[in-house]
Amino acid sequence: MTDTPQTELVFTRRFCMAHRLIAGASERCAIPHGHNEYVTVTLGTGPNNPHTRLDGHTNMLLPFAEAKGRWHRFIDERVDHCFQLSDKDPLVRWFAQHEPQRLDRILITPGDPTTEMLAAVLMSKLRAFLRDQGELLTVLSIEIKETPTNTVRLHGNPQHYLPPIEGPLESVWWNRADDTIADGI
Ligand SMILES: Nc1nc2c(c(=O)[nH]1)N=C([C@H](O)[C@H](O)COP(=O)(O)OP(=O)(O)OP(=O)(O)O)CN2
Repeated sequence: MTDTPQTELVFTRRFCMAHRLIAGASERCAIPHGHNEYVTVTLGTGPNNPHTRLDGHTNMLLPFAEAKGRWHRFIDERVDHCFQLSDKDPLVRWFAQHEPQRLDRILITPGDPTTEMLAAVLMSKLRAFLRDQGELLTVLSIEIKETPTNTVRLHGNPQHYLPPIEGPLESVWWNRADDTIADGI
């Protein structure tokens, strides 16, 4: 146990989603189905945060609204009510051909959109946002509660957990500080 104080800011957001898993690990999940999920992120002091001590005036690491605003906007406007599909799922082509106007509601992952995968890509996206905002905060962990009985928690650098990518880091949506949830469709 260290004596050095370590503040953590913990934010939770709820979102509704649908997905299906087609790789064969869970056959009943190959039928599209949905969950009301909760994403909880734990943020710590980033490398550029000068506030290691409460100043006796504002006494804030950062206003909550500033710390969570961009992240919760992304969850509300891009992740909430989206359909999560594997990049190998033929439904991606179906949407491109038949309902192209809804393609921006399809979140695409490398392989099946499991809760482990969603945790890793969302953590990576949040790291990109925080880097873009000057690294006053850093992500310590992410937790996705898929159902009342199943939760996935991820710590550390999601790059070491995600499948390797070909090309530059920013060629995939989860490494870019923008509102994308898919690439190349
Ligand atoms: N390692 C993982 N296994 C499974 C995932 C996952 O994301 N990671 N996802 C699913 C399905 O999405 C499924 O909807 C939830 O799983 P399951 O536990 O089978 O669902 P139940 O709500 O019926 O579980 P109870 O035990 O009745 O609470 C499957 N596996």
